[in-house]
Amino acid sequence: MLSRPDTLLSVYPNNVSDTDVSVPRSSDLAASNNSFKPLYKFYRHLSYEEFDYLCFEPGSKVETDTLLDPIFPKTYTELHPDDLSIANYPFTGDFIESLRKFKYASTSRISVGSRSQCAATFEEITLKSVPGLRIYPGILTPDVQRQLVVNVIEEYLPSETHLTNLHPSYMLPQPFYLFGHPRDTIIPPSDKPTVAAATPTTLGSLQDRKLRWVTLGGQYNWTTKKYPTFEPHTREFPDFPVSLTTLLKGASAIFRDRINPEASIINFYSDGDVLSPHQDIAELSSADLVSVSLGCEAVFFCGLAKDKPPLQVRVRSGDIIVMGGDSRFAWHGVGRVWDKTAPDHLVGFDYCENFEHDRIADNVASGRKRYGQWMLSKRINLNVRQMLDT
Ligand SMILES: O=C(O)CCC(=O)C(=O)O
Ligand SMILES: [Fe+2]
Repeated sequence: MLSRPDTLLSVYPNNVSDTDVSVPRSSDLAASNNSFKPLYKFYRHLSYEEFDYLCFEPGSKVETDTLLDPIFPKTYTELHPDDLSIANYPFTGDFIESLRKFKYASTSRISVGSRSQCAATFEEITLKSVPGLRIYPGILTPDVQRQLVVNVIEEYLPSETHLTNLHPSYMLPQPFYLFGHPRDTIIPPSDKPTVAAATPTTLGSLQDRKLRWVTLGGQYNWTTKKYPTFEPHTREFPDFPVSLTTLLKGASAIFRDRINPEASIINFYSDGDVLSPHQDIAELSSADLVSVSLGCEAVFFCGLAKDKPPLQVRVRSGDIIVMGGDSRFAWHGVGRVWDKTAPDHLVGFDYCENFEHDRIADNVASGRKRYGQWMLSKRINLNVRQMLDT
């Protein structure tokens, strides 16, 4: 069993400077014992078409006996999933021996904000190679995915208590509506920079690449690599958004109530972006970590040891991955993101027509026209943690 290392320091990026806001967090594993590294190299130059082909023809191009496409049709030919509830199939495919697939009916109500959907059935994939990791492909309905995109842009980002990677460098409009002004709006450097001064930029370039993350609830400090020690319900420790808690609690049948959502990091990725291998060990709790994917596709790496080739999972919009049990402190990262792979229900969707306007300013409402275009090349990952032991 992989236990949480004694240190409370996260092994996140020693090599990331606060000034370099456009670079994702990354950690620098020694080349000699880092079995993730060749995979990053491999995926960097892999087109989406090649990736897609690889998923359908494993082994055709490289040794990929650890590549899992959760909706890979081969898994279905092995199974007979019709009308089964709480069934459990040992997967006997030739490339991942240890895949087990569960399919069961649920009455659990998954809702977020004003959108709610009943997930009648969903699948859970667990793997012997990474015990405790649970994959729920496509579990979030298109409605819920869209509502989450809207919440990220209109609720989570604008909150004054939520820090982003941009705050140390720039004087952001308050509240920070990512689409609340024209793209060429000048964003000046911060007048109290805590890092080397930035040069003025535009709102458009924040949208395109510069915005990398926002933190909800307990505000993880990337410099000291710690969560705040003070109590919840203070200004410094904003309450975790109710809308996201509702989503997770609504899906409690899935997560088996094994998380009390207290902190979340929302990552914004663009084409080609990666997240280097790391362990999430800053939390005092070993409760499940819940990771939600929206928008473009990516390959996610996960393994219990950094010197063994990790499992590679194709992640799509609406997927949830839970890192629980032995996998809670596993090594993981994102191999790359491919743009133009977001589903049409996020891209070709009129966010103006379908969400009520009453509580938002006109400029925000008109900015909504651009959400679909933005999602064309974005991947958003919300990963939710419990910080404190109960
Ligand atoms: O984007 C992802 O899927 C993973 C993000 C992650 O591991 C993190 O933010 O700690
Ligand atoms: Fe992580």
